[in-house]
Amino acid sequence: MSIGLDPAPLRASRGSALSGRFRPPGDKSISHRAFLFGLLARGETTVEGLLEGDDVLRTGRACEALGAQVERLAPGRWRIRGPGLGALLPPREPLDFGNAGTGSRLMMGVVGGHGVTATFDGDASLRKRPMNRILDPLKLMGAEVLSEARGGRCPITLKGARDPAPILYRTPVASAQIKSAVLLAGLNARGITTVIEAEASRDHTEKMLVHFGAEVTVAPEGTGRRIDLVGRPELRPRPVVVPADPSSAAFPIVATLIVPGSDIVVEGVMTNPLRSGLLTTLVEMGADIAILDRRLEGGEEVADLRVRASALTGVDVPALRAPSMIDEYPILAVAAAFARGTTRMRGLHELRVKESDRLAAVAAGLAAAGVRHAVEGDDLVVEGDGAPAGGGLVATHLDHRIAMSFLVMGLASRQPMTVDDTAMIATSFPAFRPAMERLGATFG
Ligand SMILES: O=C(O)C1=C[C@@H](OP(=O)(O)O)[C@@H](O)[C@H](O)C1
Ligand SMILES: C=C(OP(=O)(O)O)C(=O)O
Repeated sequence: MSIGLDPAPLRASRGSALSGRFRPPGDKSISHRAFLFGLLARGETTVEGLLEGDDVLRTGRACEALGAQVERLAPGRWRIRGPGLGALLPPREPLDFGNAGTGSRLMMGVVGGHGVTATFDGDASLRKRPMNRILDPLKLMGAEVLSEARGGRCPITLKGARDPAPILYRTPVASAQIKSAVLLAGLNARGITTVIEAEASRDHTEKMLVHFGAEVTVAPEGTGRRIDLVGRPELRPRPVVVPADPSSAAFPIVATLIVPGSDIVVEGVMTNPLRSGLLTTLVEMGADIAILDRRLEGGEEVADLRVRASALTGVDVPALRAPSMIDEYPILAVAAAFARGTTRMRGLHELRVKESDRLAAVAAGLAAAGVRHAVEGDDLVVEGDGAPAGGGLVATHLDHRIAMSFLVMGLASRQPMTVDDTAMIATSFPAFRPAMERLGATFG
């Protein structure tokens, strides 16, 4: 799959109520990791329910460049034949991660812990994102940065450590990408690699390390966690089942809450507590969301969610909740615009270094829609009046979540909303438009 260079604008308008059942695509975080563990486990790993979005497919290609055989058997079903830990090949060409922070940063961890040299690059958005947060711990482990763009930006050529030093690392910000990069490099270290995080971030890497046979202990440490990984395990190929992505489910969920009369069921959504901050917040706002049929899928808790249109009220969202809903603030801001009263979202500094400066992009989108709001330090404050005017054009800055959030807003605002580009939606939720249209959304 490739994403066209021509921007593809789209308009969303108010229409009929949304109804029906819908299963979101596979979780993006777990899909990236499925390819990476398939590379690092020697033998044949199979994956069911993989997200076939551009970000993840690029991770698959990078795994091929490092020596894996990657094969699509059927939609969402993939097989990876990995060379295994310690047996990666040096890639012949630069690795192009497109728009993907997760793919590039986790793979830096893999390369950083192996004696191979690779160049990491991506699109204009990825080239702006800070990589020193990953390179700093990798340098402590013995990796060398041979070249980089100014300020630790891509393109970056990284020479991995043949015999990486196990380290104890305290992550400077709550970030599963930093934690995962250190652990993935630590896999090839002789000894114990420890990561301490002041606030717990998503734990998919830890869970998958255990699933593939590594020895990992996770213990509470203050308000956060300490993870100890014993290096040089025998990673064994294991089947991976990818549950539905709560970050993609967020769009139909909020659309249903704000379009009067709507009533849908979202199937198989992962309810891992480290990913569920948006659900907690929406329920606090008065959302009618019933959690049905809780069960386990691929080692993760999942459930069907019955969502009905609801009168929402503004709330105060604590900064401590941010890691569990870090990608959901743009769509929460849309819900807040339809709520009555003030919603204050605290501690959003990390939003400034995502695919776009999401704090600025959301504020500009709210302004375009005539919604009263303010950015106060790292907080976003939205003054909802229950019925945003809409009618604006939103600049998406190569950011899929900005595009999907403001299209959802247009389904209920008084005037339609237009986003300047939808191409990036293919990075995380390629079927967003047809899936939303099947539920009754009006685009075009
Ligand atoms: O580890 C992951 O899969 C992710 C971690 C988060 O980034 P940070 O680690 O920068 O918080 C998140 O924003 C991203 O979409 C996916
Ligand atoms: C931040 C995101 O992804 P990444 O960091 O992988 O680009 C996202 O999907 O919202």
